[in-house]
Amino acid sequence: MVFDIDLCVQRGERAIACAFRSDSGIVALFGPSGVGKTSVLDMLAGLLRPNAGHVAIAGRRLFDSATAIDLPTARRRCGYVFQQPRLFPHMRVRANLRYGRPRGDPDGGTHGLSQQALIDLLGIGDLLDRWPSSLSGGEAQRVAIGRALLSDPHYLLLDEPISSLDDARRQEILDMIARLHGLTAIPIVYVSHDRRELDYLGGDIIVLDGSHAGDAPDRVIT
Ligand SMILES: Nc1ncnc2c1ncn2[C@@H]1O[C@H](COP(=O)(O)OP(=O)(O)OP(=O)(O)O)[C@@H](O)[C@H]1O
Repeated sequence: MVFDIDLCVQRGERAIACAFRSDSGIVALFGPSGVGKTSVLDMLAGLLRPNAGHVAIAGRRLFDSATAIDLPTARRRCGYVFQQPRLFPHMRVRANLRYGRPRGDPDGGTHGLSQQALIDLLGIGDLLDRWPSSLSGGEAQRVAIGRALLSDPHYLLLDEPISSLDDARRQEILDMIARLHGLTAIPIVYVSHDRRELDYLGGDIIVLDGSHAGDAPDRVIT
């Protein structure tokens, strides 16, 4: 089982719940704005504490309210890519990529990909000496995905990573994520409110529609 998730949290007026199990290496969270997709990712990352439930990814139990397990974010080894790239503006691309590398392994790769193979896959080899302020939105987002991956995470969370890009750049990044999924076994959770992106990526689609009462799993479309 790659994903075994059952979480709930109260945020202001809204009760957010998400429960699914999946053997797919990539799952997509789909649902309208405000339904709680980012909150679910934040709970998977350990940035938001659920009121109850459990999270196990690739056999690692990261949270379990029944047994008081709650791994802090730093120990979860999670790569998180946000809607905006959030690169460090005072570091060139190369330094951004190396931020978070395991100590003593600056040139290492991730999940069976060498660092160079990952840079080639992302198409960012020509950008290494550039400053983030000089990058286009698509370039910056590819660097952000590279930075997340080079921290050698156990799983990757992608929160609407292409929503701010134009159609051509969107397709480039989707292709790249699909290739990454084909080449590595890293578990990926991809959030979007655009169903076409999710169909393109394949994997299980978890529909969050806000009607989940806490005692039935979310709808899973494979
Ligand atoms: N800090 C907070 N305090 C209170 N309510 C919050 C807080 N953060 C988020 N919410 C509410 O929780 C709900 C879920 O927010 P969340 O950002 O997880 O939704 P989302 O599905 O990711 O939305 P979007 O697609 O617009 O990014 C929303 O109703 C939001 O207003």
